[in-house]
Amino acid sequence: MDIEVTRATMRFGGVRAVDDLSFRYAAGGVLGLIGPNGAGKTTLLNALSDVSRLDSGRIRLRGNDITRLGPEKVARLGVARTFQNLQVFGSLSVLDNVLVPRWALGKGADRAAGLAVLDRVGIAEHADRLAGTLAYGLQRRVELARALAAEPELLLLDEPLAGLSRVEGNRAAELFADLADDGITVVLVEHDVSSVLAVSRHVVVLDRGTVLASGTPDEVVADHAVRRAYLGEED
Ligand SMILES: Nc1ncnc2c1ncn2[C@@H]1O[C@H](COP(=O)(O)OP(=O)(O)OP(=O)(O)O)[C@@H](O)[C@H]1O
Repeated sequence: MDIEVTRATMRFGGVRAVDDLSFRYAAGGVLGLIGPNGAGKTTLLNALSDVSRLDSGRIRLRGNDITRLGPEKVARLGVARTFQNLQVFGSLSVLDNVLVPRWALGKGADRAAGLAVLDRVGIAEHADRLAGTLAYGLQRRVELARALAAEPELLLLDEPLAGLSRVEGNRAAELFADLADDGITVVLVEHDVSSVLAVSRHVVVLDRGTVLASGTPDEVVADHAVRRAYLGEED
């Protein structure tokens, strides 16, 4: 799904969390969003799923202006997300966690459809367990499966590797790349920069609500402003 952000600004009191930010991204692959704490990554992700609205500026997804659309209509356009703080329905079975969004969106909510989604993220064997009883890494996969259950064109992931072991993290990053190969556009907000660089087609580096750098992983790593401001290097 093509993304076009034009002069987006979002303020919280005196703080410009996103400040006159613009970029374009052509559909497909993984778009990595990195930047220091407070750079505005989560705020931008919220704006892309219209959980919170912009103060000014415009966001177009596949040519549709979503700036005033509201989260439900944005979801129907094919946008799904996961959250920085894990959000699974702990007292529902793993299977029901993925059937809820399918039911809500009027997609087939039968067991076979649910199991296919669980299988995609490697947790079909846990289908009938209560989600809240699974280990943290597996709950992360439930959350991802729930987002995938909506059959999104654009998948927004907010720090999906946080709290995972190195092995789990590598496996998850490979899965994101596979999902992108399947044709889903993936936006990956992540502090684990090496994983982002490994799987992204394009990386946008945010700093204080604006774009510090934007390019291929190689271009971003070589960028002086990034090395100075983000990686803490001297010239
Ligand atoms: N709901 C809010 N109320 C007040 N200020 C907020 C709110 N959400 C974000 N901010 C502020 O906006 C700025 C950007 O925050 P945001 O969470 O988007 O950054 P981030 O890049 O995702 O950071 P992190 O990597 O720490 O998650 C920060 O200064 C933050 O304190």
